[in-house]
Amino acid sequence: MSFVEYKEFIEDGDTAIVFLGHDSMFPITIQNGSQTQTKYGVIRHSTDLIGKKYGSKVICSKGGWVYILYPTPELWTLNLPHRTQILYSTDISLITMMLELKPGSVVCESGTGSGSLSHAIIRTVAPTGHLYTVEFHQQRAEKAIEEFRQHKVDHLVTVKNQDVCKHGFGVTGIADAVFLDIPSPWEAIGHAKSAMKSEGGRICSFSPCIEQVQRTCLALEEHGFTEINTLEILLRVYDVRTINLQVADLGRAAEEKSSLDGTDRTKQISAVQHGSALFKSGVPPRETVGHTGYLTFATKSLF
Ligand SMILES: C[S@@+](CC[C@H](N)C(=O)[O-])C[C@H]1O[C@@H](n2cnc3c(N)ncnc32)[C@H](O)[C@@H]1O
Repeated sequence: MSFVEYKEFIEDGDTAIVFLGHDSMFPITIQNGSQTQTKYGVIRHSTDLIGKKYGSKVICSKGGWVYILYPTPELWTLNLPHRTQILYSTDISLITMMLELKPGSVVCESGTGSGSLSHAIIRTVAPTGHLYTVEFHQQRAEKAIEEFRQHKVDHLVTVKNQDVCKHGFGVTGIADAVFLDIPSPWEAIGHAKSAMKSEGGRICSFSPCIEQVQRTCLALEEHGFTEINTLEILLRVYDVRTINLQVADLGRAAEEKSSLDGTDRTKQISAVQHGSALFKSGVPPRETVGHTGYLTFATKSLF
């Protein structure tokens, strides 16, 4: 099992996702002889999982069932053990697109945190690119190294345990893109610039507060970055509701011309007579609580 490839059958040592529902999933490590408890009963790895196809419906000991899913960076983001705040797929998708990441890209990141963004970057730059990720908290750096090894992506990533603001990314002139998710990104802009290729590249910094954004933009300008833009994703969900809407009274001539017949026409005439009708519609909630942070993007140009 590797986060950058797909295979059909579950094997000993794999990381897999136990899916009980969209709001209820958790990761497991498949181990011969081991078992996992769920609210639907026990799953025995040797008999219920190993050798079965990913995506299979597995019946637990109490008769309920779960799906066993192949792990993707998106599923990992929803299920990983949190050591820090993390980035979610809404922001990650914009970061990937605006940093112009693709297979073969070389990327520098700091901090690694819980590795949520790192897994997505690694999947995008594989099989020929590389991620250099810097984390100054020793246990977090060690845990990230262990997870990358377990997820069989360690050949695509180098983890450095150091302060990016003092010592940079440990590489010079090779990065196509740099991503910063640290409290004082403006202190790392100079190091980001020297890590990037001389012909240029893209940078992104994530900050929850506008004061951090202002300082980062000033530092980007001082270091000669161009196309400085700050974006914010506000995720807006829509609920499906049945709503009562006013119907325009277009007069008798419009009713008679209507192409509807039978029951539908009777319903339409009745709606017009009563001035309103019921419709199924997508309704946004009154408040949008989606603010995660600001994403500041900029370009290092050749000149
Ligand atoms: C919010 S977390 C990053 C989360 C990560 N983007 C993810 O998606 O999992 C910020 C991390 O940056 C690390 N950090 C903060 N300042 C740093 C610095 N100057 N050098 C290296 N790492 C730093 C912290 O220890 C923390 O683990």
